[in-house]
Amino acid sequence: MGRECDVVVIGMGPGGEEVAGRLAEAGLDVVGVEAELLGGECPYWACVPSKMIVRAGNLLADARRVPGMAGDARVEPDWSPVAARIRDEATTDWDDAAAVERFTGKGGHFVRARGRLTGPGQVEAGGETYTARRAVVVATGSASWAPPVDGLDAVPYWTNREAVSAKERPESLLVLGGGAVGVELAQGYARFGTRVTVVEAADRLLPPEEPESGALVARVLESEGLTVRTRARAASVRHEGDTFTLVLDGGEQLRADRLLVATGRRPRLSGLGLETAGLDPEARTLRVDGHMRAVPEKHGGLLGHGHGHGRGGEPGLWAVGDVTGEGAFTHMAMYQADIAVRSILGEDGPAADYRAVPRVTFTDPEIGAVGLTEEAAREQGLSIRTGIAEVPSSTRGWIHKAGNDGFIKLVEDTSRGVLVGATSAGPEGGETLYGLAVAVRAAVPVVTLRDMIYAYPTFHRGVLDALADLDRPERA
Ligand SMILES: Cc1cc2nc3c(=O)[nH]c(=O)nc-3n(C[C@H](O)[C@H](O)[C@H](O)COP(=O)(O)OP(=O)(O)OC[C@H]3O[C@@H](n4cnc5c(N)ncnc54)[C@H](O)[C@@H]3O)c2cc1C
Ligand SMILES: NC(=O)c1ccc[n+]([C@@H]2O[C@H](COP(=O)([O-])OP(=O)(O)OC[C@H]3O[C@@H](n4cnc5c(N)ncnc54)[C@H](O)[C@@H]3O)[C@@H](O)[C@H]2O)c1
Repeated sequence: MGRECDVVVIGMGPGGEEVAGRLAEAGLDVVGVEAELLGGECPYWACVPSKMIVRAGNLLADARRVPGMAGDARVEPDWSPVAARIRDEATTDWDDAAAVERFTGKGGHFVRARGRLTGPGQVEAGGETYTARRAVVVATGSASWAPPVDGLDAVPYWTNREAVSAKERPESLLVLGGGAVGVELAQGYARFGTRVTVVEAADRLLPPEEPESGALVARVLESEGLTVRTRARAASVRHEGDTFTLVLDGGEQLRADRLLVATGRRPRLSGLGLETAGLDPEARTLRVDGHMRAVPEKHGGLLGHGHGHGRGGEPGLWAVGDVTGEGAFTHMAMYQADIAVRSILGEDGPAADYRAVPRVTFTDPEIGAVGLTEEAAREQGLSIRTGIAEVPSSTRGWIHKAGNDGFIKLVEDTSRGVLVGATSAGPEGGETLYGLAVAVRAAVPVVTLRDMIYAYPTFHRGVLDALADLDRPERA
């Protein structure tokens, strides 16, 4: 039988930590199992350190914008304060003692080990079997994924982990993958003086976002001296001496001191024993219902036991965060964690609603987006029209001048007269997004959005111009 408890949480990243901490605070006997650091990818190797790099790079960029606007400034970039800040302030040298104390202070029991399901409600970790009376929560997150490029396995390439913990910046860097990880880190390193080339297989950067977003980021990166190669596929890689050589499909060779592979992430599900809970062990994501309860990939009775309601009956299985495949964002893991906590405690509450998922890529300009892109809305068969306004044409954008690239794009479902998607790219694009996220989530009528008063001269006042652009005859 092993040790009995109410809940076992496997994986203590942002999602698992939130679920485990909240349930412990609610008085449940919670065991939190974590193989590496309590807090997961986000604080130690992802969101937080990468945004410290972005913040430092933005300071340098602003200093370079001083001439012609505010006098003169000499900029001497130095990577060492960035590395020190990540080591000392963000990660305490990759030590999670404070996070462990926070969790145990709430009454949780922490186990540092790799956990695996061994049956309904049963988790084996560190040689002990834990039996949950109420729930097991899988929150094992995702790991960086590398494509099958000849030679890649044999070379010491960087993932996000090495890129955010580097003590020194390389002279040159090849970035494979032009998604969020790739472009944020590419711009960050380049602003410190690293010669950066981004290689993206798709026809544009940030492929899931609006084409205007990828085009804008490419234009800005190129204007800052980076090389951007789209529709470029890596065929092979080698590492000789201190140099990486990436050979593209057409035979072209690119060389650099370091290679960052940023080609996406995959949920950490292998070896988790999903089959012992009636789930498909080969599934790429762990599918959940609106209350974060695991549901089987295949129909036909595979489910069996192990998915009870978690109160009074058999223990249930829940999942939150990157493993669910609903969007690899910390805010998604936290949102799902909140729903799972309510569900496990048997409290009423709305089911998950993914119509207005916000995304922010923290390049400069920031690319904020919510809901559907124009293409996704058309694919859903919606009758739509779009409106665009350029940031430099707005009063605030014109005043801002240096570094004012950006636009606001709205996607309206004309049958309902509401926005189903929006992009706000520009200075503070991620902050401007907030009002648009409310509009999409609450289905605020476009006529109401037009009837509002927008403070002058803000960046978000550009929304008014984009709303007016919805009516342009050629867009109707
Ligand atoms: C470079 C980078 C920058 C990012 N920036 C942002 C950003 O700005 N904003 C944003 O919203 N998102 C960002 N993300 C995404 C964000 O980091 C993830 O969405 C988030 O960390 C997911 O949380 P999670 O709890 O699902 O999983 P994770 O953070 O991956 O944590 C899962 C934990 O489970 C543990 N684990 C795995 N298997 C087991 C096992 N069998 N037993 C025990 N423990 C196990 C792992 O060790 C890990 O600690 C970024 C990602 C990267 C790579
Ligand atoms: N600011 C944020 O919120 C933030 C920042 C970073 C990461 N994240 C999250 O982390 C996840 C992972 O980010 P990511 O950027 O690693 O993945 P991604 O899937 O967003 O982008 C990977 C890119 O690599 C390209 N690619 C794939 N194989 C390739 C190949 N062989 N050659 C060249 N290009 C190739 C893809 O076309 C894609 O554009 C994202 O889904 C995102 O949700 C969020």
